[in-house]
Amino acid sequence: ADKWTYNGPEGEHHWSRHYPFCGGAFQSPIDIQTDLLRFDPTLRPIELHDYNLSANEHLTLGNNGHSVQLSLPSRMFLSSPPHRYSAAQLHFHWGSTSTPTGSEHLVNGKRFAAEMHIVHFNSDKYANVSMAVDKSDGLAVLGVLVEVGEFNPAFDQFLKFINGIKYRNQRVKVPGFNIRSLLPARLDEYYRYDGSLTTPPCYPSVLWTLFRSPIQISPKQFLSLASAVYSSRAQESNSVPMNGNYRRPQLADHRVVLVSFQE
Ligand SMILES: NS(=O)(=O)c1c(F)c(F)c(S(=O)(=O)CCO)c(N[C@H]2CCCc3ccccc32)c1F
Ligand SMILES: [Zn+2]
Repeated sequence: ADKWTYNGPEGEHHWSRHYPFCGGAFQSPIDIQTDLLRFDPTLRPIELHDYNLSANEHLTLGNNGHSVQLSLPSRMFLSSPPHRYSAAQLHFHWGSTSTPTGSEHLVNGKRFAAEMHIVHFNSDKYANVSMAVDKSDGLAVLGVLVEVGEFNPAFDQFLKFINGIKYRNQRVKVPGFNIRSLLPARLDEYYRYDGSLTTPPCYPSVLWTLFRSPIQISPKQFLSLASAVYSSRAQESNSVPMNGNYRRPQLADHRVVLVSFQE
């Protein structure tokens, strides 16, 4: 089983002992300094295909001990020329009820309440995400910053089932819904850089797309996400709440962050 946590003796400063890439180059997340960006006119709006899943389609909502994740069918894909990337799963990073700042990427040093990642793999070249995960051109992850504000009906499509996955390895089936509704309106405005998985094994295999606009969820929805789940198993005596499941920003070391907009 993966022996890593976000705090304590197996926390992020120790990851590189068992997972060498975590101490390597091209690590994510980063703090995006907007005065160091380079506008790239070739960065087209992100095109999403088959994101509108029917309610007859059943997705698996699971607690993997590190995050809350929702499985996605590989017929869902995004095209960001020249490649097509098929969906694999989406998951979240958040802080805690007492400190509601738990995004992974920062913008000018600002940490947001939470962050959603939709993990895709390069299906032009690889059969599945496990084959793609350690290849430099293997993954494309869409990142969405989350703020606390207005109620978000799309979030409730899975959040209402979260009490079924309170403990590690628990999973429930949820009806499909329009995954596009979880994303911000502007898919043409985003930051783009080459990075890595933000969890062990930290493979530098991710083409990161972080949308400029955050989405909003209500205080009640944030509370539910940040306080419903545990990283410990159901029968374990001392339960460990899952919170603060975000990696701190890594050195950008001369990586250029491209941007698709000019103000
Ligand atoms: N922030 S992140 O880098 O996007 C990111 C996470 F933070 C995260 F927790 C996960 S995990 O939930 O699988 C927990 C441990 O990897 C993933 N999984 C990816 C990469 C690992 C292998 C794999 C296999 C199938 C589907 C997804 C994934 C992840 F990519
Ligand atoms: Zn993630």
